[in-house]
Formats: sequence, structure tokens, C-alpha cells
Amino acid sequence: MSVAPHHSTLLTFSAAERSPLSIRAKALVFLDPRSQRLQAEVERLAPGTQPLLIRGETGTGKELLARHIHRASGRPGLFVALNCASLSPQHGEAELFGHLPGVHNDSASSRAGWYGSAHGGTLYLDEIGDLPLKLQHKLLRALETREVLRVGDREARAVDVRLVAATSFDLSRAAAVGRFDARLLAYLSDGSLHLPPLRERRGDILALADYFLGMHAQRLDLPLPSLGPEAQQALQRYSWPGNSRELESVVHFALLVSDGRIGPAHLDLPAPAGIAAHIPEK
Ligand SMILES: Nc1ncnc2c1ncn2[C@@H]1O[C@H](COP(=O)(O)OP(=O)(O)OP(=O)(O)O)[C@@H](O)[C@H]1O
Repeated sequence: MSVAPHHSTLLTFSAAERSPLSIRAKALVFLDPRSQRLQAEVERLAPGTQPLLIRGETGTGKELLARHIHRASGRPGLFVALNCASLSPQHGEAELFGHLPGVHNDSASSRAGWYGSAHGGTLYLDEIGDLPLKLQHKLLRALETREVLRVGDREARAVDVRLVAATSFDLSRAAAVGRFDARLLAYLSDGSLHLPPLRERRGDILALADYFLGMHAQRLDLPLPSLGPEAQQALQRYSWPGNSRELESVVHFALLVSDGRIGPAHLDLPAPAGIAAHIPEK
């Protein structure tokens, strides 16, 4: 990894290092002081093996951060990402923890499951609050004992997994009403990271817009347009309920419809009347 000159917070990744990042992102853009504080915390926690919990609204960059943590940890295994809501209601346990032949979908072979696939690496569980309680208990047991029992098996196997979990809602409230395992929450809370919404780290907005513009212009082989001052103001003022993902799609659209210079009309942002409600209190 190298740090780009003049952008002390733009962490870029060499081609060899890019693989654990998402298909498109090649860098983590963190310019706002809040993001820089978070980044310092991430650099401190990344090299360890302790489980981490990333809290943040949808589209704030939780998965990108988790990929960065995996890369910075130096762990040799894979980064395995799973959205807990995608586990099947009937076979979630076998999908997550693996199974012996004939147990899941009448399959003739055994499977390691998502958990076993992350052996030596990092398991990223997005929206961990969606994991059924029974699987939460089994997950905690696997993390504590460093062993996992495949469905249909009698013998636990040693599995070395670092868990990075993410949530967009308050798990302590879910734990208070018995919908989330309080012990698992306590286990995860030692390494808790909060990724603030974009409207609370406005210093990142223009840096991210420039980054997304450059990335998509290069990908589409288009000339890089400039962001006019009025467009910059409009980006700065907007509340970004969809966070960085929304910013990326707004900038992507503007690139396609503008001709050399991006103005407010190319951004197609909702009218200011609707925006006022989202502006955070000072
Ligand atoms: N700091 C950043 N630097 C560069 N790109 C970013 C940054 N934050 C987010 N992105 C980009 O924004 C998009 C959304 O990020 P990501 O998928 O990591 O968010 P998320 O919080 O995991 O979303 P969800 O909660 O919906 O799963 C991705 O394309 C990601 O690459």
C-alpha cells in the first residue's frame, strides 16, 4: 500500500493488493477529521485477531473498511463476505457452518460452509442482526472455542477465523428485547468501530466525488470533467441519506450527462425543500 502525495488520507492499493477490495474500489478516501480519527483506530485494531463490529448506515463503506482491515491484518486466508439475510431459513446452519454428505440438498459431498471457507482469513458478516438466534449462539461458541461442528458431524474441527461483523442498526436494543444474543454483542463490542454517515463527515464529500469521477471516467474511457463551484456547493449541502453509495451513483450519472463541466443540473439531486429536513444540528 502507498500513500498518494498531497493526499495523506488517500490510501491506495497496488495491483497485487487490490484483490481483497471490492470490484471497483481501489482506495479508501478519508479526508474529514472524523474519518481520520476512525482510520487511526482501524490501523490500531486491524493487525490483531480480535473480532470487530462495524456500525454504520447503509452505503457508508462498511464492507470496504472490512476489506481494508483484512488486507492490513496480513492474514493469509480469504476475505469471505456474507450478508446474513441471504442465508436460507431451512439450511442456514449448513450454509454457514458446513455439513457432511447427504445433509444439505441431498448433496453427495461435504462442505466447509462460509465459516470454514474463511479459515486463516476474515469472515465478514453483513447485517449480523439478521442472523437467527440459534446461529448466533453457535457462532459465539465457534469463535470462543476456535472449533466448528459441521451439520451431521460429531467431531468438531479446528477453524481459525477472524470475524468482522457489520450492522446498520442498534444491536443493544435488539439484545434488550431478546432478539440478539447479549453475550455475542458483548464479545463483539470490544472492537467496535463507528462509520459516521456522510452528512457528519462533510470533509469527505468532495474528495469522494473526485475519486468516483476519476474512477468512472477511467473505467469508461471518458475525459475527466470538472466539478463547477455550484455543483460542489450542492454536493456539500445535500444530506446523503444513501451515503457514499448514493454519492457514487450521483457522480456517475453526472459524468454520463455532462459535457466537460458538471453543474448542479447534472447532479439531479432532490429539491432543497426536501433537503432541509436532513441537515444535521450543529
Ligand atoms: N471511504 C471510501 N473511499 C472510497 N470508496 C468508498 C468509501 N466508502 C464507500 N465507498 C464506496 O461506496 C460504495 C458503498 O460502500 P460499501 O458497500 O462498503 O458500504 P456498506 O456500508 O457496506 O453498505 P451496506 O450497508 O448497504 O452493505 C462502494 O462502492 C464503496 O467502494
